[in-house]
Amino acid sequence: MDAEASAPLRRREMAAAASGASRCRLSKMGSGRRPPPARVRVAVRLRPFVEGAAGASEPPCVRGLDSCSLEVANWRNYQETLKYQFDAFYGERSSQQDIYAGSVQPILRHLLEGQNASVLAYGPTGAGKTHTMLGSPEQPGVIPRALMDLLQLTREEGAEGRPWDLSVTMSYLEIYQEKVLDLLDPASGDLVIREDYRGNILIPGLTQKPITSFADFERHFLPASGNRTVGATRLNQRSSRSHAVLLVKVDQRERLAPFRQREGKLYLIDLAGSEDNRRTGNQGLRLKESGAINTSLFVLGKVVDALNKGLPRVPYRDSKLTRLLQDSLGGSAHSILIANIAPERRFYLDTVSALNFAARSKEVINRPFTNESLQPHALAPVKLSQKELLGPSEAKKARSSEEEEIESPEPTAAPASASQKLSPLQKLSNMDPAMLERLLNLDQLLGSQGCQGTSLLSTPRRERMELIKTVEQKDLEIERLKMKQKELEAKMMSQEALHPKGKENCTLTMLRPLPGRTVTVAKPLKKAVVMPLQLLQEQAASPNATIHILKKKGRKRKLEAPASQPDQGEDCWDLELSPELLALGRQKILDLLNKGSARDLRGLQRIGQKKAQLIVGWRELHGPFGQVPGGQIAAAAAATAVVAPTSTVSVAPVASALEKKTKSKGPYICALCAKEFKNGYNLRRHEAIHTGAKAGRVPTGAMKMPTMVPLSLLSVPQLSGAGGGGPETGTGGGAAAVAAGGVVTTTASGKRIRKNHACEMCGKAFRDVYHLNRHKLSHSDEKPYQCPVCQQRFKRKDRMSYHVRSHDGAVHKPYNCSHCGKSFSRPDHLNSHVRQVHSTERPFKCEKCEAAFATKDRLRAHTVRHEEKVPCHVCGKMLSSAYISDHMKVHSQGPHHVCELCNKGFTTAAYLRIHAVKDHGLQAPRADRILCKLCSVHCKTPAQLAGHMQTHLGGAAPPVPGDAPQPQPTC
Ligand SMILES: Nc1ncnc2c1ncn2[C@@H]1O[C@H](COP(=O)(O)OP(=O)(O)OP(=O)(O)O)[C@@H](O)[C@H]1O
Repeated sequence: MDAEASAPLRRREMAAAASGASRCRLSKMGSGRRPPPARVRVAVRLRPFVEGAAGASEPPCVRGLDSCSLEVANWRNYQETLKYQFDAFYGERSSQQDIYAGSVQPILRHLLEGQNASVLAYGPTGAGKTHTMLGSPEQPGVIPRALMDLLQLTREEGAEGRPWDLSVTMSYLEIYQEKVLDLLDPASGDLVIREDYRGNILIPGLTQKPITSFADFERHFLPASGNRTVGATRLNQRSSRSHAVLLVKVDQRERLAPFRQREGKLYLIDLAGSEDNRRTGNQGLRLKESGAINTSLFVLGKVVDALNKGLPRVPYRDSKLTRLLQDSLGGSAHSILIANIAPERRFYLDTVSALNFAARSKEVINRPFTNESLQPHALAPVKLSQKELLGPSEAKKARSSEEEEIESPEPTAAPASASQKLSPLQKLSNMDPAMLERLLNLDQLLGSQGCQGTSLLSTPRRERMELIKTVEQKDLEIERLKMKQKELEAKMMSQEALHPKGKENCTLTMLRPLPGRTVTVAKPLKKAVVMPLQLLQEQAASPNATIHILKKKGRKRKLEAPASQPDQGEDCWDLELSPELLALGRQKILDLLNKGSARDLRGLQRIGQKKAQLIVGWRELHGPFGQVPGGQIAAAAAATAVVAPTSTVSVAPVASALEKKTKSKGPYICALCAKEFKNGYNLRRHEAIHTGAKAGRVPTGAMKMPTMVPLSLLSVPQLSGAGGGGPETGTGGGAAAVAAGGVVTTTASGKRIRKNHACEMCGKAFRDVYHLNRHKLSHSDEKPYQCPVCQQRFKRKDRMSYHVRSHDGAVHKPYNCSHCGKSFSRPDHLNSHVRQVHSTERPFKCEKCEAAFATKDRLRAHTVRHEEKVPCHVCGKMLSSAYISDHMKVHSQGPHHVCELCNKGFTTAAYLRIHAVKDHGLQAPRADRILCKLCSVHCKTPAQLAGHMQTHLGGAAPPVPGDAPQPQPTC
């Protein structure tokens, strides 16, 4: 093999690069720095003409310009060519070695740095992806070459006397019809893909085979490749029906202190090719497979687009393939995409589409980082045994047929006790080493605390993660408390220096326990440690001030003479402050309410981010607060003072103050939809619509504060340019206007309505959620309401009810068309009928082209044409998204509507009609069976016709003469 020939020099280069790995930075987690970016590198490989294949005698549609660029003819304009530039271009004559050495080999060194790398072969079916990745015995591809080099490298780097001990494992899987199947253990069924807390993608249960030599690799890989699903199509006799992923992991353990460990993963991916089923002739299972392949490749395209556009959501989870590639695209791997293309003209469109995808992919930025951590101390001298590295089903097999397993790369040096201790790790073979380290430490900690029965490592993974999370949270909390305590102590010291007496009083007051109330006294004391110091400052300012602790039920207890009071009452405490203190408190609160930033306001008890923003918003709208009402002062003061957060009065101050202010100044406005109400009760009743709670049962404590919210604070989708109309325009509206504060419209009766709900699709504004939701139906095909008589479906319930009444003859149709005599129940229906049928008036104009329409509905149907087209996931045909469901009938039902003249089939009656007009010159042929013979009304289905007939049977208006059935052209 030629890869072997070039070995020594190349290996030296790679080893030198790899030895630099020992100086490489610590892992991303440890360093806290953002890893440097690495663009996805893209190489294009042009396959030669395949002998005997169709089109082999024609000139190629692609031409290489140099080692990085190529051109293809522009099918729109044959005078032009489309030029593309990539990181590398390999022409028809390039060998497997050229591609491997030029594009793949350079990234292998990153594996020894503990980084991830991936190689993806992409392209249309039959373009040579499998040839590039796998090759043949005579021309081995990327996979065998990479493995051979990697194993050689790890042997050299892991040799005795070198600082690192290296081991290599391999896994092999395929994604077939959205199922992840283990090719090394085909019996294991569909596997799940998970993500660890660092964003690494894992497949629990996936078999990992340790390999130490190329012979090892072949022994596992060749039979597993036989398990991959392939099938014949018109374009490729051995077409891959699945995406195949070979995962090679390189684990490194430092032999000496500090016993670091690294893990580098190499993904070698042979994607299935995108297929145009009009050309592959796929049917049945092949068509289904093809659908799955095209869908996942379509999602792959969306992922690349989202990454390029920097969208907040990248749809990795929309397919198994992209979920698995999350590491490689926009993730942590050094990635190479090899786009394979074919020279034949019949592949032209596929070629252009593959080149476009490749061009977009080279913009994607990854951030590879070194997966390095310290070895858990218990693991330091131990190497995981083979069985521990295997997946669950493999481990089982290994136990039963020990002799079949190859020997461990190195004999396990673990002492008996250590291996016993590690036995639960068999289940943790897929766990991140850092996580494993934490678990071991935790386990040890629990052991040292006497929790012998706690076998943390054998608890399910989710519980372990939760435990770790809880411990981390507790750590953080303890840290925070410590900081606060230090802060408090420092402040007390400074107070003591200024007012030694006051301090004495204060400390006494704060710290003296209440007799017989050890439990309740502990609460204020505890809170005194963590709360702000305003109270201490107030007391220092007025040393004679007395503080009373009141029991919730009015019992009063002076801290100065606690012994005189018997112990009664509940756990709930309140404060009573002296008038000076109250005045100071009042001023303080007022200042804070009027001048404080949202952040300052959050210093108040139980005022969070949201409430603080609401207060600031209120202030912006209505100016500063005049005063804090007297009744709330004690509580308001208490809000800034040392008060139990559980106290029922400590929150109320600001809320109540605001409530009073709101009452005096203006109406109550719902914070969610900005609807105005006369009083709080009505507002709360209304809020129940949003929350789903029953109005009468809302507990006082949980009541929402009536708020005067600046509308910009409301979460309204921001759309640009949609809608139209300004805030005061009266009609239309638009998301931008909504986001800027809502649209105010005036009704015919002069009533002003504020519309704060923007439709995400078109930006139109609505006054409440109900109307918005009703409107949203116009953007979907969903028709949730069905007529019980004729099964006709409707988007709106009122329309359906109205329709049902028409079956009873209960619908009055007073509006008659003067041209044809047809009756309508509503004048707008009549108008639209006249415009459509009898006039040339076209008032509804398309903004994007010259087209004009008689009705809004027609215009809406037309605008679909201007929408971005998406490919059908079965045949790849580009269609407007609105037509996809119609189009899918081609694949699911086949042509149901057959032309009687030429026997050609169509999926919809509309297409048949178009065909009849275009090809046979007939006018609007419709199936007679769904035409009412009495009034010539067309029904969509026979069931609808049956329902419609009841209109006549039920004594509805007799048919108008003009409506007499016309002879219909048939087709
Ligand atoms: N560079 C090449 N040199 C010679 N023959 C090639 C080359 N590339 C591909 N071929 C041949 O073209 C045919 C199709 O190639 P291959 O099966 O690799 O396509 P593919 O892209 O993997 O198709 P699919 O997506 O359907 O699996 C094979 O017979 C293969 O040997």
